[in-house]
Amino acid sequence: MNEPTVITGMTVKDIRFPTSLEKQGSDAMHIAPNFSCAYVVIQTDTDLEGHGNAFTEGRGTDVVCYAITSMQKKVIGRKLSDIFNNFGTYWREITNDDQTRWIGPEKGVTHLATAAIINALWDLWAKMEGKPLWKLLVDMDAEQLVNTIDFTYMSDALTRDEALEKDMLESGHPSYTTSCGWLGYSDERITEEVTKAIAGGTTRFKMKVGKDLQDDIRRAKMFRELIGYDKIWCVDANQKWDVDEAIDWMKALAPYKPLWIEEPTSPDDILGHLKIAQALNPLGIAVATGEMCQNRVMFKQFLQANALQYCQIDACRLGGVNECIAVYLMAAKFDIPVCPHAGGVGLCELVQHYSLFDYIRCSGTLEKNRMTEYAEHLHEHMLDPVTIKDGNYMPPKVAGFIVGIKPESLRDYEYPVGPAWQKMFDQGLFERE
Ligand SMILES: C[C@H](O)[C@@H](O)CC(=O)C(=O)O
Ligand SMILES: [Mg+2]
Repeated sequence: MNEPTVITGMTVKDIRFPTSLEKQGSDAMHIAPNFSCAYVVIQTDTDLEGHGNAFTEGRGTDVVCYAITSMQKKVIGRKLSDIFNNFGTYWREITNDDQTRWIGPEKGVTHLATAAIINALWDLWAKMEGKPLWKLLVDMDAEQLVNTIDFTYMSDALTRDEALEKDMLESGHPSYTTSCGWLGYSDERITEEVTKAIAGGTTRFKMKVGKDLQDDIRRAKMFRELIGYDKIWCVDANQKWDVDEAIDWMKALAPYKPLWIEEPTSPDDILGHLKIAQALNPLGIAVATGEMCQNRVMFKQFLQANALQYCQIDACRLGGVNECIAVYLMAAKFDIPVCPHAGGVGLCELVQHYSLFDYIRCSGTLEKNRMTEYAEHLHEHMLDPVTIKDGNYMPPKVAGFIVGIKPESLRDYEYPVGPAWQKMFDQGLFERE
């Protein structure tokens, strides 16, 4: 096949899955979410395409789709060599488009749109090189890798020269599971899921908290009885509390020895996280956050303030690979482990590449509980789903940054026209909007 040279088109679809029916994804703030994504395909002058997505939940996916469409002008007609040879510069052009930056900049809807487009470009590049993304990243020379990064607003924490120095394979990367501990699950379902996970070799778990303190204490006790104290157990409040409330609530859960409290409060409150960390670290509880941290500038401040102990980048909330790599390099400088957020639609498929990159080329270690989130939902829709063995992510071998959803799933779950949605509307499971 000829090498593609130019981008000839870009399409986007609104894909939603009815996860709210079984309360998958439920937490203290997202009571019954439908895991969704804006799904982008970048076409070229050959058959080779790049696929990318922005994970979202339910209504609002259409807004992200619209933002992606509005960025077409910056994508279609561009030469691939111009993009890939100067990726950092192109990333800046996309994120600082003077016609759209007012509704960002570099955050929220426009950044989700950026992530979908940028990740689709990386998928295309990795396919052109015939390598899975992680291999493309670890094989690049340092100069090439650093050229993909936009250092704007970051250079007081990490310079280009320091990034070049930071540059430093095999049996899989440790995962932890979220899918046993959704807030909407009954005790029976939790017991069933935990038992199944332990039988599959899982040793690291997360449970949702934040709705009712007494019930959290009861569920914490139940969870620990199921998994014992030799396994890792984390909790996640999804931004439910004010700062002092977070501290009090977590003191009550401290006897159950959570490794971390995730998103205790507003994802924008850096000093609030610091206060929580200062109160809880002496009890052995770390603070983790990042799945809604909007860009590298926020992460820089979290790191500079020592306000988090675990950094949880999200592959579709930051502006794609370029910005995620930038945050990995900064976190390595501050010696903070990155434990990427995953689950949703396609996030596990994406972040596994980052964890390998981190281990092989960035931090070079699994110490400090470096682990990657795993949730078992929706992988049946993926063209190349992750492989988990004995609780580890096994390195993906297929070329690309594969978030590809099967054509039949794209057809069935396109919202609201797909046959699966039409059927659920007819059955009265959801209202037509
Ligand atoms: C996307 C889910 O609704 C959210 O609860 C996920 C999350 O917080 C996590 O995986 O961590
Ligand atoms: Mg979370």
